[in-house]
Amino acid sequence: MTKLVLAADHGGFELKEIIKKFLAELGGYAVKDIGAYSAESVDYPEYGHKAAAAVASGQAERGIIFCGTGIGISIAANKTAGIRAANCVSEYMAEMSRSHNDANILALGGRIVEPELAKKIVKIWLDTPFAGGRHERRVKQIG
Ligand SMILES: O=C(CO)[C@H](O)[C@H](O)COP(=O)(O)O
Repeated sequence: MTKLVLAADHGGFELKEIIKKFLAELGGYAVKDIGAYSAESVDYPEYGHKAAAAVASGQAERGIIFCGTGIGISIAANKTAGIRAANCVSEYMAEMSRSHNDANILALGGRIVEPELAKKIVKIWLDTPFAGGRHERRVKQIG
């Protein structure tokens, strides 16, 4: 089972719930949802930092995080060493974020990405391996 951490603020809460159900339908994932647990207003940095810590520490292999746009929570997550959070709005971005950037966190905007597209983005992001080669050199340069 691949260990995944999910986190969202209120802007991403609804999409997080949809993706959590989708992951259960897919099977093969041990999902830890670290909140938020309602659509009540909260601050996205807390959730971005917590998800990043779970991935950086190895508690989770990868993370999927959500806010209204996916921007704020990905900025927050990327402050943690070793985290490469990619805010994706297309399947192509999701695929490239894995094969070229070895993204270990996917960010999605609950107010941007429709649920059916979000499911496709999640699936390709989970299924795409890192290509290595020249991309490994570049990812190492990120630090
Ligand atoms: O997308 C976000 C951060 O990038 C947040 O979800 C958004 O800023 C929350 O806004 P509001 O408090 O007006 O609901």
